[in-house]
Amino acid sequence: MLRRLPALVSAAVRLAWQASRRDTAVALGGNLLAGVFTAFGLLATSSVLASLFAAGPTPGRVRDALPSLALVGAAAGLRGVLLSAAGWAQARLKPQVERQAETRLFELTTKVELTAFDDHEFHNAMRRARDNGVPDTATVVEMTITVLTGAVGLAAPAVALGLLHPVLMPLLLVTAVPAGWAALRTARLRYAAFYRLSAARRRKFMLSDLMAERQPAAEVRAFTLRGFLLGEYDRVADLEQRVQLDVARRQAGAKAAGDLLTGVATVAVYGALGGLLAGGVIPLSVAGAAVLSIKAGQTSLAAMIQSLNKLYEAGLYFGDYLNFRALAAERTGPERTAEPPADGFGQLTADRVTFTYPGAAGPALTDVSVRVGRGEVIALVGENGSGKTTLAKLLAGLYRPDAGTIHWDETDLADLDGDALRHRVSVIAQDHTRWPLTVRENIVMGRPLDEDRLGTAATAAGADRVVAGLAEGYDALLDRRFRGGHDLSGGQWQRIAAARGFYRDAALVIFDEPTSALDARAEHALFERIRRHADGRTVVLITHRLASVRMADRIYVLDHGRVAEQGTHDSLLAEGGQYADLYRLQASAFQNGASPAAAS
Ligand SMILES: Nc1ncnc2c1ncn2[C@@H]1O[C@H](COP(=O)(O)OP(=O)(O)OP(=O)(O)O)[C@@H](O)[C@H]1O
Repeated sequence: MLRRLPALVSAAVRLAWQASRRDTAVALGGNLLAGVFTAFGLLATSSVLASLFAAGPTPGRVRDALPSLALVGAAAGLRGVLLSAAGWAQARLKPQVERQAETRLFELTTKVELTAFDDHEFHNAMRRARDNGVPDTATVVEMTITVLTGAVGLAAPAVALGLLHPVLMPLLLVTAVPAGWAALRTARLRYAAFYRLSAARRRKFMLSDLMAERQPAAEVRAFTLRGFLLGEYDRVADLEQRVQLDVARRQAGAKAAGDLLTGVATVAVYGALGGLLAGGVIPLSVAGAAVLSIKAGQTSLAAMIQSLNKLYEAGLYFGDYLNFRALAAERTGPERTAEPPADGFGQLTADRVTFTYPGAAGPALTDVSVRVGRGEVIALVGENGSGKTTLAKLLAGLYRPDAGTIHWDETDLADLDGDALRHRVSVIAQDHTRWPLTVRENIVMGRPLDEDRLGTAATAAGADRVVAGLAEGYDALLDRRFRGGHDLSGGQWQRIAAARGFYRDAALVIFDEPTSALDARAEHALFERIRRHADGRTVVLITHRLASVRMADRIYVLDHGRVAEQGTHDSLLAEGGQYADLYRLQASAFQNGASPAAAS
């Protein structure tokens, strides 16, 4: 840690410098200068003492001490002014540094490849960086300044003592060793516990969310989960408490040992001083000055050790923050610069694509080849877990294949700038996010606002009927946790999500189960719209409703991550394979049930 400390300190100061040059300079410069004035005041005090202890009549000695006394006063005044200015700058710096650190963190978390979020180590590292690394960045800066100030404050008495007698200076430093050791050990123990508990803490946060958040509240009651959740929470909290109590015990031991040894060292210092005085090596005035210097030195040392301790501990957390930044930077992948063609693509081709999720036992996709022509509607069907969503995410450039290639015409997706590509693709995910924003923001999703386009997209998805039912219309906030917020039904949310897909000016639109929550009329309308090729856009449609994929230009049937069958509805039926089986199964359900027409 000591080896890393200089690098950590310079990284933190650089961050502070980027956050605000002026405040960093004032905080650093002001504190350092104040330290110089502390030292100066101390030397002036020694000089006052020397004058007072000198031989001669008392009024004369007091008069002689007056100039030094004036210097002591001036030094104290200037020190006060400097410390106030530095304190103000430091207080201003704190929120700016935290903001800078946090912004850097979120710039990375929103840029890393999607697979990073499937990695538990990444989550642990992110949590540590977010919860402690960010706030402790400002502490590292603050403590760096305090340690530097303390070092200057310590130098003066140390030098003064050295001048009085060479043996006194090392003795002063000896008194610092036990306290320093105890402080560092205490910090280390606290950090080790924090590190050990970071996975358990994440679980505790997750459980507290499940018990205290609105979304799972209904199911917690419906499934009578209260006892189970409280039990799980107790188990994790027990572990946390055990570790914390153990840490408290060991910290108390370290502190007691440190205090005891400090007492022994102090007795040794004063003993040595007494010996020097008794042996006639130093006069009483020098001994008096030495006592003052030792006192001042110990005060500075104690403050410096405190700050070093905090710097050390904050440095450990800040180290986590820097490590996370490095980890996240590694996971952003190489910089890609090629732009996708402005007018979309003629053909999108996946060629023998294989993909395995990080840590998964086997591949989710193996040797998958599909092709999508401009303006076509392609359907991906297959049983649960057969790889449809994974393939869609690969086509959208959200994941990158482990083997095989995906091309937009001649351009390999791997060479394309990720964001530029994603601007050209619209994904309506199966597990779409219910953004706690207004209806308008939920549909526009950060794109430039175009009211006409918004209206058209909402109508196409049937979201206009949802908007009509809300008093604030497009301005209605879709989150009940806030005043005036609304919630929607599952199907209404799905309409908003579909409108989001239509609003985006994308060459490729991927609908992953877009109608699973829609009523029959809305479902029919949406598929009709998709059938009309979504206004010339290319569509990849994932659905289990086989009656709705009959109109697709080509259907790919996935099975255990491989393309088992492909063709048009008619050719697949004629083949009599898995598609034909599934289709007949669904059709017979209709024939035996409500709507014979739907099966025809
Ligand atoms: N993030 C993930 N990490 C690890 N494995 C995953 C992840 N997401 C999906 N899988 C696995 O990959 C395989 C394919 O999943 P995928 O979601 O692509 O299936 P799907 O065909 O879309 O299924 P469904 O019809 O249920 O939506 C499954 O075995 C699934 O368990």
